[in-house]
Amino acid sequence: MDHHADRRAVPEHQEAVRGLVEAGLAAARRATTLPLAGLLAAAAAGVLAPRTLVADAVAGLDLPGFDNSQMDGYAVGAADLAGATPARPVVLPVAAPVPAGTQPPPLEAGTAAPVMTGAPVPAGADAVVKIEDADPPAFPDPAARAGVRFATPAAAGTFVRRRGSDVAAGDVVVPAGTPVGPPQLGVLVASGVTEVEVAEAPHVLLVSTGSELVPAGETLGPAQLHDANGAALTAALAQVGCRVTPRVVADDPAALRAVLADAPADVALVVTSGGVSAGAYEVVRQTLTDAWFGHVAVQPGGPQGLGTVTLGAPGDPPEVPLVAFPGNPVSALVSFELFLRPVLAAATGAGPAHRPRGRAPLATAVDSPPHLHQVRRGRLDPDGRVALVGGPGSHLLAHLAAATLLVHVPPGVAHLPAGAEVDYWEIR
Ligand SMILES: Nc1nc2c(c(=O)[nH]1)N[C@H]1C(S)=C(S)[C@@H](COP(=O)(O)OP(=O)(O)OC[C@H]3O[C@@H](n4cnc5c(N)ncnc54)[C@H](O)[C@@H]3O)O[C@H]1N2
Ligand code: MOO
Repeated sequence: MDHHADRRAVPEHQEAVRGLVEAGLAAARRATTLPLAGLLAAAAAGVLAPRTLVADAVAGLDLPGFDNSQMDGYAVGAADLAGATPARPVVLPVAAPVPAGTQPPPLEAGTAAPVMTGAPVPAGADAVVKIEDADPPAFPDPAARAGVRFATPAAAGTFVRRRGSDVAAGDVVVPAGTPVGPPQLGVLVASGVTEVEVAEAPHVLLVSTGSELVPAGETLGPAQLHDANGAALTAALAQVGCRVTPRVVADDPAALRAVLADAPADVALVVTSGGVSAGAYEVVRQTLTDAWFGHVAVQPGGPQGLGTVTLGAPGDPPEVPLVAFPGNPVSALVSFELFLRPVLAAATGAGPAHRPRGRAPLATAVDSPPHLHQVRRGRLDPDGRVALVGGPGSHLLAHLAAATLLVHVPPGVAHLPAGAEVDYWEIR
């Protein structure tokens, strides 16, 4: 296609996809209550699906749950050490030690109780002197009737972690809108929360189109190939917190219509690959006559489609957004990175909307079609330069699998010499 002026700029298509998909996901969003035990089991199984709270989680317990020591040392009454100086140290008899996990009796005034980090500070004590600052600087045998010397005063509160100083029972411990990651899961458990309200993972109907396609693992006939896009896009969608129903359809509008009509009722988004360019059997374009199909000024990922479809029986509301990617596997995945991943990551809370980005000099020169934004695959050299992995061809999936960067050559650039700086996105 040589009508360069007809191509949509990348940011324009990004905005169009964002607007449509954000609204569609918001309309389909459903909350569900999850037992924390379920989230924990999922995390233990290695599948902590990204989840964002839709309601505040309220602490059932104070955290810390009791005043406890921040150091291994002596629990004392600060008043007892008020006059301590190196010349006239205060000597206190040593009381019974307090290991973590035991509830000590109140501290007798004028004594010092050995207390371990995290163990309760006995009632009557209001400061902890760390063992290194006591004389002797080691705990005595509990059987010995020992004394301990303190050469300096301790302010009340020193090394005491107060009950409720992290969060108090009844406080919001993790507010709505927060993605549940490691610290959130930890504090939910610690503060006695047993269930949380989360948004259900958006359900995506992922349709790989092509009469040449054979599902993963099945035997290939002549001129057939395995459904790589179904596999790659399923993983890409799962990484941003979506549930996926994958389907493969032949280049036959009736077959595509049947898959749309049979879609699970809670599908919030349809993603297709293939069947959008200029061939004679472009099933997505031929079926979705109301959608926008055109070219975006990017390579790979030029031919794109965007619209809404009715799932279920004709006329059934509501319509859901449909994003149509080109069939070449690198084109499909690069399209996902450019247009869909940011919207989905932000909507599900699966992580930052944008991949980590950087800028570094090229290891070798690169040519680029000046009317297009070109996205190449690359890696960082040990010396910090960007080395390209493979050529620009959008069938080179193994090269994408070997790459760690998407390397951006902006529109308007026909050639960059070695050493020229390029922007990159880290894709793993
Ligand atoms: N005359 C023109 N031809 C093409 C143009 C054009 O502008 N004019 N654009 C080219 C570009 S760029 C791309 S990208 C592709 C996009 O084509 P489609 O989206 O229609 O995709 P298909 O033709 O169905 O497939 C393209 C290619 O990818 C393979 N494929 C498709 N699906 C899968 C899958 N699920 N797993 C693995 N491989 C898949 C398919 O076998 C083809 O090789 O069009 C160019 N042509
Ligand atoms: O725009 Mo296509 O996606 O180059 O291969």
